[in-house]
Amino acid sequence: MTKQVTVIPVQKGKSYKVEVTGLGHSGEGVGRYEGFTVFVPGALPGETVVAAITEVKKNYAKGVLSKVLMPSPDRVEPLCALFHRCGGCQLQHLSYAAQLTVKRQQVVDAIMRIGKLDGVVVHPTLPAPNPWYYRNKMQFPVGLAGNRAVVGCYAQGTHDIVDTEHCYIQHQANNIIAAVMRDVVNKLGIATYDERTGKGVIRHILGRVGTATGEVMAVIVTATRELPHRERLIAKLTKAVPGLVSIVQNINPKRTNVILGEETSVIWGKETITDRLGGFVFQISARSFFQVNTEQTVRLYNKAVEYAGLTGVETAIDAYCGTGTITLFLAKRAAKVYGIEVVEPAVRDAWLNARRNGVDNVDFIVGDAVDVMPKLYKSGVRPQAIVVDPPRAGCDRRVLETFVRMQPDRIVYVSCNPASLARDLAVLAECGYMTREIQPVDMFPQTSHIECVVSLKRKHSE
Ligand SMILES: C[S@@+](CC[C@H](N)C(=O)[O-])C[C@H]1O[C@@H](n2cnc3c(N)ncnc32)[C@H](O)[C@@H]1O
Repeated sequence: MTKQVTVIPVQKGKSYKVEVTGLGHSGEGVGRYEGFTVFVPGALPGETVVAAITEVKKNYAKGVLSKVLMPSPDRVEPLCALFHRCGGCQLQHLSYAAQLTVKRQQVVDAIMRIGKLDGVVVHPTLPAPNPWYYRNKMQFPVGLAGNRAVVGCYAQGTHDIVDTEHCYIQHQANNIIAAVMRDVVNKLGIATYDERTGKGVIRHILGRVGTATGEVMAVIVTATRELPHRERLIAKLTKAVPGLVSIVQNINPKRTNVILGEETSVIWGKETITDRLGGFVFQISARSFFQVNTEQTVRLYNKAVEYAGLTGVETAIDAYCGTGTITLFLAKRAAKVYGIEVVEPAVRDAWLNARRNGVDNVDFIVGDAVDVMPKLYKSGVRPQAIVVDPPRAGCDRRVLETFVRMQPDRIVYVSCNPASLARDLAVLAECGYMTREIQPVDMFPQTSHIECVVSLKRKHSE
């Protein structure tokens, strides 16, 4: 048998004219040169660009955009001057209407290519009413550039901090918190943490905003227990940040990329902030998981509830429930809802959230869904609807198999990753659960991320 030899038509260091046809997972342009795939960050579908090749692999190459020969009609001037350096946003150079279209297309492509599912209705992406300043949570590293303190996002694919005086997707209160931190650290000469040596004090500054209530929390993450000039920092933050009700110090002495350490202490004000979602009140602590785009979260959850098709008499399961937010939305329309979550503090928050909102038809179970689901099955739980909202990796196959054994009439799949979603929908299709419709929801405007809510129905119950 003769082995076919692929001729690679590009060379590192040389430039080529590339026709761009799509966008990759990180928002980079995906194009072709003589049929060979070239990834070009900054290039848009429909464009012809010149790319200088920086890396060549067997099946693809990567290049740097050196010139746009034919621009896309959807290309716009990014609002942020830091856009081309900062890793926070990937799509500011694409009009918002076109962002919604390409995100939907990514879902369609994954469903066809990975899931191999035909006839699935993928609705137009649900736009965010405000595609700017929507993030209720900021997590900025603090570091040094020369002898100046810098605060901002990392540059794409690196740990170099891009000093960000104004982030266009952060809530304004978060921008003020970052500005105070930069100013105080520079003026008072507080040492910033150096991740290469493990020395220094200030690692990260976090901001959390209850967008419905206006309550704000600042979290100062330090490598040491001691926080130099603590009182000055508190005075500056309380003076500058409207709505501030809480300042927390989190201590993380470990040499790790994980932002928060184990120890948290309130150094001013309250331990939590309050926010409202769909008529429910939630207390959010420094460590609690809470969706970052509050307005869109309500739309996402309402869609999940609609697809669950509850009338008030059913049993439902909210698998991977976090702090029980979707659980409470479902509980309004069900007789009983079980929430399953592996992180114990999240389950504690879930119980508190249920109690505060007077919801008593819920039960939260701590544990890995792989273990908890079969236990529920053995104990006779037979839900009419299961809502599942797993992390990016999607569901373990054993979890999906237990769903199927429980024979719910409806499964609602909430996903932040079209690829793992498509894989899991294919597994469910094999087991008789047909994907009927998918609603992409834009939770993260200006970035390449897309969230989806999917309605599945058991075949024989149609
Ligand atoms: C995408 S979040 C969804 C949280 C919640 N539905 C919300 O909207 O706030 C996924 C959740 O799954 C949890 N999780 C991850 N792996 C798990 C597992 N194996 N079993 C149960 N829960 C898990 C995570 O801790 C996280 O809270």
